[in-house]
Amino acid sequence: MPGNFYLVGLMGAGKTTVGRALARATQKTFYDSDHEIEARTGARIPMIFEIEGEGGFREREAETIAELSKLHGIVLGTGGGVILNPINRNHLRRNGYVIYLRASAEELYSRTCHDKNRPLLQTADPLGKLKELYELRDPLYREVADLVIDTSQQTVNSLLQLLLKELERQA
Ligand SMILES: Nc1ncnc2c1ncn2[C@@H]1O[C@H](COP(=O)(O)OP(=O)(O)OP(=O)(O)O)[C@@H](O)[C@H]1O
Ligand SMILES: O=C(O)C1=C[C@@H](O)[C@@H](O)[C@H](O)C1
Ligand SMILES: [Mg+2]
Repeated sequence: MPGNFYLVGLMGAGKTTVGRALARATQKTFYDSDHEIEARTGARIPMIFEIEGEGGFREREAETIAELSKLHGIVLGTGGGVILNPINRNHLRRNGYVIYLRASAEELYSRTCHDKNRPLLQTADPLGKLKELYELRDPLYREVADLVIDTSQQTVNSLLQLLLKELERQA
């Protein structure tokens, strides 16, 4: 198993939250591609979308994934849309063990509806948008995943325990 764990999934899947906990438990360094983009640009993601559009954000995201995938011994929480780009998918598959955190659109909605920092969900029908994204992206997350974890009815801590058990079983 490679020395890196990469977490993928839709907005609200828990990539950042579970990723941080996994990094602590495995004594790896945690990175989050969204936070890295914000640190490099000095701007929050909604602002980047506003100024450069989604296309501009995706270019920055691809550069960031290319760089982060050169690192060793890390846990990487990725942005929800990284799998849209086939080059990103290759980087993830080649350089790490990829974990897909899956959840239904309804659960994702309940986890994200109070947060204004996800520009793609600032629409009149965010639940409908999550359903649409789920249909489009679920096959792509599965394409890159070494492990699919259903996060329904799981706390962050129970997910961490489940993950550690599974990683130990596969080691
Ligand atoms: N298994 C879970 N059960 C309940 N709440 C959760 C779970 N996982 C994450 N959360 C909560 O959902 C919210 C979103 O989680 P998080 O930011 O980690 O998602 P993400 O996958 O990183 O999303 P994004 O792609 O937008 O960065 C947070 O408030 C987090 O505490
Ligand atoms: O699912 C997506 O396309 C996104 C998810 C977030 O992590 C951010 O990368 C951004 O809000 C776009
Ligand atoms: Mg995140």
